[in-house]
Amino acid sequence: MNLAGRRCVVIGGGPVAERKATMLAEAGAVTVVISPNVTEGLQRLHQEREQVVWIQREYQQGDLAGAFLAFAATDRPEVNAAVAAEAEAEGIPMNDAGEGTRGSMITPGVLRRGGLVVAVSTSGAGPTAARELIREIDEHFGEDYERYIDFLSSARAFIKERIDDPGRRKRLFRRLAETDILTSIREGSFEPWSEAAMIAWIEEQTEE
Ligand SMILES: C[C@@]1(CC(=O)O)C2=NC(=C\c3[nH]c(c(CCC(=O)O)c3CC(=O)O)Cc3[nH]c(c(CC(=O)O)c3CCC(=O)O)/C=C3\N/C(=C\2)[C@@H](CCC(=O)O)[C@]3(C)CC(=O)O)/[C@H]1CCC(=O)O
Ligand SMILES: NC(=O)c1ccc[n+]([C@@H]2O[C@H](COP(=O)([O-])OP(=O)(O)OC[C@H]3O[C@@H](n4cnc5c(N)ncnc54)[C@H](O)[C@@H]3O)[C@@H](O)[C@H]2O)c1
Repeated sequence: MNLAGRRCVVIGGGPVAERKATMLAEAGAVTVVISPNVTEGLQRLHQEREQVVWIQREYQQGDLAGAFLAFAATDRPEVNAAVAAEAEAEGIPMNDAGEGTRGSMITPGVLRRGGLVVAVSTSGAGPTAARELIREIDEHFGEDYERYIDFLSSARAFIKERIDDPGRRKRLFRRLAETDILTSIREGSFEPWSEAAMIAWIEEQTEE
């Protein structure tokens, strides 16, 4: 989801709200936190980032106006329920941190390795298990994978720029995915492809 410049509203200012707001701010969202008090982390985020706004008061009906996404993370179930009702009425996707199944979306555990994003959800059954699984996956996808994704990204951009024919593009993308670059990265023998190497590779695939 591209949240850059989108208004996202977080109701509540505790550690859970801080986690959601941090994730939103990192995604470039205009992040509005509404809560009478906030954690030190949230205060810092608000001071350091122009795009993070803190409105120091309790939630009021209408606070979700213009929101692209809404998050309720107060410690008061009746407040979270009121936020959920407003979101529902306004058609705004909403996350309820205190009662996962009430919201229309849940936040998964997330692992990022450059362009690689792995999300793990237990559908609300065990958030701690989701985090443990992320840790395990983290051990399997080291920096090698980040380099591989960077390679794929630049090779793909190159092909898109040079090849117009959709059928030929598709074949090249498939060949690219089949090419075992990861092993050479892992063995330390991988050299980033120059433009000439890329052109030669494309020609080789076309000849076969
Ligand atoms: C993955 C992660 C992502 C994130 O939050 O960004 C996430 N919870 C995380 C941590 C965490 N959650 C809880 C603790 C305390 C220890 C414990 O109880 O285990 C800790 C640990 C901590 O806080 O350090 C308790 C808890 N969580 C929920 C409830 C209410 C309920 O069950 O409905 C309660 C009981 C509250 C109570 O009873 O007081 C609900 C949700 N939590 C979800 C996600 C969604 C389901 C995800 C899934 O499994 O699919 C869902 C449904 C809604 C949502 O928030 O989206 C993040 C790990 C981030 C990381 O560190 O990497
Ligand atoms: N989803 C998750 O990952 C997760 C993890 C732990 C706990 N929880 C649940 O989320 C809730 C919040 O957790 P926390 O640790 O951040 O709680 P917390 O008690 O530290 O913070 C609650 C925040 O809500 C604010 N608040 C209270 N009433 C408000 C109102 N009317 N309007 C706006 N803000 C209001 C408070 O000022 C405070 O900043 C917990 O009660 C728990 O049920 C969820």
